[in-house]
Formats: sequence, structure tokens, C-alpha cells
Amino acid sequence: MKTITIPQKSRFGNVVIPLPSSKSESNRALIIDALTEGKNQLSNLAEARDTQTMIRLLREDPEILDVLDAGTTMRFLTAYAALTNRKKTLTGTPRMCERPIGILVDALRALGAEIEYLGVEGYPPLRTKGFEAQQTEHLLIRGDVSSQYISALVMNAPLLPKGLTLELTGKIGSRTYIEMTLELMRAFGVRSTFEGNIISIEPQRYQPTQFAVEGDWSGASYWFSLLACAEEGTFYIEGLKPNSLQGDSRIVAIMDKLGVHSEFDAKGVRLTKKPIEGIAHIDFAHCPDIAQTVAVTCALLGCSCDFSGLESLRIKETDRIYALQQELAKFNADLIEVDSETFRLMPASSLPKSIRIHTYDDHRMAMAFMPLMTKMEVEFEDPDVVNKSYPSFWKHVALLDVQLVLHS
Ligand SMILES: O=C(O)C1=C[C@@H](OP(=O)(O)O)[C@@H](O)[C@H](O)C1
Ligand SMILES: C=C(OP(=O)(O)O)C(=O)O
Repeated sequence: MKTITIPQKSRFGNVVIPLPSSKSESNRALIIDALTEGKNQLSNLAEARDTQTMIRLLREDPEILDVLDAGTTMRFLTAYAALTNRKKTLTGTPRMCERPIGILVDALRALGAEIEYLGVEGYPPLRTKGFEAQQTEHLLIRGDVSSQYISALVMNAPLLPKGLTLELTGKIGSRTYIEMTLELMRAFGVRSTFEGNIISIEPQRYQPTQFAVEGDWSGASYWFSLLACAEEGTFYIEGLKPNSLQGDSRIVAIMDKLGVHSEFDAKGVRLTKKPIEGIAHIDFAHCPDIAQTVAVTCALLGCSCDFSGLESLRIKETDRIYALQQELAKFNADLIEVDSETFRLMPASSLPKSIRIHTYDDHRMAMAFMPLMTKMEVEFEDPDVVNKSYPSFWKHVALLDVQLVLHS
């Protein structure tokens, strides 16, 4: 198996990280562009495989849309194909075919789309078979499984003849991602309202627009974590702004308590070290992708912390709760289930000199555990896993002046 080893290092100088762009913003802008017949000027699109897959599938327009392991690409393209009357088969990796899509398919069927499951009911692969007439303009949809179903529907809503009112039921998760979708739509001239649990969108057209994608806050979180765990250093992360559309910018407030001070200027954010205050409880319901980052940071800093809002982690690239528990245990840390809503992060009691991290086909399992390098030599299995969101990740680790060793 291919692995990569990083030697131990915890003192850094001034390091500049040329952060890649957000795949979440990119994939939304691309769907909106497709709905505007490609008349926009999109810049700074993500290098992430999830985005490159979206670009390729929209450009080549094949009969079979293989999204690989990209959740947004699967959910956004399913709604796009179904509601624009395209006949497509949508499929992906074996794990993608275990990630539920029934809530979105039920909503699309209620709107009037014909969709057939090709394998197990409720999961990809599936086939969109046509859309004749809009059956309703008011839908109830669960908000507590994945926000991607809701984003997928609302991006297409302005082009539906009757528009759409979505009533979200249950506890709304990843609300920041739904807000990001509506903000991006606004940037392309589409008005909407999101009050309480109700989203309303009238029929209207997207306006051709110039749109530049921001840096990826989820990717930035690993550099915050590394500095939190390091003995010294100053990082400058390019391409981020303080008022981001991305909920993962919440990492600034979390890391402020874990010893990282952030200072923004026009081009990015400078991170410096400050005293650690600790943090008793963090709710990740609206920023689930940074839970792994923060778990590793707390484990290494010796900070016990209660985590809530982790429900969606079980249906992501892997079962992230299980994966975290397995890998944290390798350095005597743990993530213990306290009750149905809370997990307690128990920090490492003693550290080994070296470690091998299994990555579970999950980019974030590799990137989140990278800061272990501040305490020990770390070997990562399947280092190419990072390509899903951050293909230049290891190249950026090398900017820290460490000698990475690749074993194939
Ligand atoms: O809409 C998006 O861009 C995303 C929404 C989130 O998923 P859920 O809504 O399924 O939590 C997040 O985890 C994912 O990485 C990206
Ligand atoms: C969960 C993620 O992505 P997706 O759901 O789009 O596959 C992620 O990037 O962490």
C-alpha cells in the first residue's frame, strides 16, 4: 500500500499557505452556471476532485454520470438532471452507493420527476427518466439528514414554472450550507427568503455574473490545528476573508480558545500563537467537516471537550465517528458517547514515538491527523485520498520544510 511519512517537527518559521478554493462554493456556482447556459464568468474554481468531476460531467454530458465519491456532485446533479428533463444514470464509488439519497428522490418525484433506483431503494445508482409538469410548489422535507438535498432542490427552484416553498422538518443540520446556497443564488440575481424553517423561491432567472470562489475554510482548518499543536510558528493563509459564506470559518472562534490568534488583511489571514484557554463544549451541527480537525487538536493539546451535532458524520465519506475512535485510540485518546447528543473527547494520556494512520477513503481522516507530526513521526496510508478536496495538501505540508517520504 502507498504511504507517506512525515518526520516529527513542531517549530516553524513564517510559512505562507496558498490555500485552494472551496469545493462547496465551486460546485454551487457550476450548477447555477449550467442553469444560466454557461453565460457567467467563474474564477478561482476549486482544484478539488469533487469540483473537477462536476466540471467534466457538465462539459462532456455523458449518459452515465459517475460522481466517484463526491456527495455534493451526486446530490446537485441528481436534482439538476431530474428537474431539467435529462435522462441520466447517476452512480459513484461503492461508498457513494451506501450514502442515502431517498429524501431528495422523494422530493423530486413529488415535484413531478420520474426517477428509478437501479440498485437498492433509497441509494444510488439511479436513473432520471424525465420531467413533464410541476406537480406541486410546496414540499415538506427532512432537514436533519443532509443539507445537500435542500441545496440541490433550491438551486433549481427559480426555473420551476411555479417556484418552490420548502418546509424543513426536524432539527435543521448544516444550516450554514443552505444559507451559502441562497447567498450564492443571490450573487447570481435570484431572490429568496429563509425564515424559520421555510424557504421560498419565486420563478425567476439567474443573471449572468462574474463570481470568484473564496479559499476553502475546511482546508484552512488543518493549518489552524497544526499551529495550535506546534511550539512556535506564524502561518499566513491566502485567499480567506472574515465574512465568509462558509460555516467552517467558525474554526477562527474555536481555535481562538485553543491557542491561535487570527488577523485578517485584504489577501488572507495571519495566524499566530496565543495562550490556550480551553473550551468545554462545541456544537458541530452547522460545521460538521471541522469536527475531525478539532478532535485531533483537543486530543493533542490535552483539552477535554464535549462535542455535539455529530449525527451526520456517520453517513459521510466513511463513518467518521468510528474512524475517529479507531485512530484516536492509537495515541491513547478517545471519543466517548456520553448520550444520544453528546460525545466527550478524552485527550491523549501518553504518546507513542511514531504512528501509522489508516485513512478510510476519507480525505479528512488524513488531513485532520497531520498535526500529529508536532509530537511524533506519522505515516499515512493512501495519501492520495486528499485529492477529493485538497490535491496540493502534501505539497503544502512540504512548505513547512519537512522531508516527506513516499512509499509506493
Ligand atoms: O453543501 C455542501 O457543500 C456540503 C454540505 C455538508 O454536508 P451535509 O449537509 O450532508 O452535512 C458538508 O459536510 C459537505 O462537505 C459539503
Ligand atoms: C462530507 C464531505 O463531502 P461530500 O458530502 O460532498 O462528499 C466532505 O468534504 O467532508
